[in-house]
Amino acid sequence: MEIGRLVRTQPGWAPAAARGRSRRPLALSSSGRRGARCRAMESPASASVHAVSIPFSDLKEKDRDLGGKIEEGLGPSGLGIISIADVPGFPVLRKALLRLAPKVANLPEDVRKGFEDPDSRFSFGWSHGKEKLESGKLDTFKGSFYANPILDVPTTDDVLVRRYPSYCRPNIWPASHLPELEIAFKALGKLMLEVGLMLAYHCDRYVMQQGVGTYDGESLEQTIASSRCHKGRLLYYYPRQFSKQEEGDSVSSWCGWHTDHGSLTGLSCALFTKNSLEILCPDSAAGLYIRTRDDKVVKVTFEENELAYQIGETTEILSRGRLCATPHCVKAPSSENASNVDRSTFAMFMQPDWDEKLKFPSEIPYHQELIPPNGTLTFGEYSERLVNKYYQGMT
Ligand SMILES: O=C(O)CCC(=O)C(=O)O
Ligand SMILES: [Fe+2]
Repeated sequence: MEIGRLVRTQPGWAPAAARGRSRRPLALSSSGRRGARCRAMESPASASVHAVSIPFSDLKEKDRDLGGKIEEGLGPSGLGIISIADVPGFPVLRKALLRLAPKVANLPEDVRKGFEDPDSRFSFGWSHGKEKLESGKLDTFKGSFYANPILDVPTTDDVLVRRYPSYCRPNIWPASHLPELEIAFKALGKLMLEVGLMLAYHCDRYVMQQGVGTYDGESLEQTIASSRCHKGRLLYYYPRQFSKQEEGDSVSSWCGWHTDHGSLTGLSCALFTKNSLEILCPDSAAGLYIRTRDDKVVKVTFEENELAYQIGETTEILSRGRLCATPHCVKAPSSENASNVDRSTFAMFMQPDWDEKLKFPSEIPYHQELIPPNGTLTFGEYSERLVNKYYQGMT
């Protein structure tokens, strides 16, 4: 479970059981054009749009004005996703980790059970069948392995561990069954954080240019840099057998609609395999979809050498809407030859520290009722309120 996965179907970070709420499922639109800026390529079945891309060589230049690209990718009328191309070392680290996803998922059940952590609401180690789908059924379509790639033991303070178990409990690694997982997971997670920090620097510049003024609290870059709460999620989507599955043709058939909850999410391009062989996905309509600001559902693409980033709700709130969170979901392949096709990917949820004081503006688009009159909560308190809000809403 993770709190980024609380609000909609499964925003990236909330109790697994809390991931049952969904936004209204959206019809696939064939008119995904969002103006020339989004380079939309339409097909009768779906609109496919390439993420706005920034070369890594530009991103690392602090003096380079990337405001236009940030706006196009993450601003109020942007596509909602941005990719960073040609990050040194990324393709090798991506493959090294994604190739382990089927291996974790196919460990014997009793072994996988040993890596579960119910006390963190399955926010560390192995998690399968704990989240709810839009339909209300438990999600057995994918399994996840969660860990904090930066800190094995975020704190030794027992009070904190009990208060914020989904952030503060220690990592669990399958050291004797799959020792390479820890190394590959930490390497990719750290790289995604480093590149995420560079992107956050340029996002902060863009927000300041928009006249928000100096931040009341920490900037996005500082927020992420000082956090002990980051969470990596290695995802394995099991092959779908369409004849028996109602959700087979829905655009959210593999992962329901949601918005990530934290600050910034890094995503790798997914790896598909069929009978253990790496393949190009046989169904071009399968993959990551987003709902654009003008309510179109489009398939979004980025390349194997690109690292993609999406804004989380907390950043949307704190930037007063200058950077926007993006509803997204994943469609399973549904063509005849898609049987036995699985999908592995990695998400890195960067989120504020549990101790980070967030000053919420008086008008916010999400969870207004959780914010006290003085507008200030720590991220830990805010997350707790979100979880409670969800559980009180449950029957
Ligand atoms: O599988 C993907 O590409 C996206 C996963 C995702 O959105 C999430 O874990 O929050
Ligand atoms: Fe997500």
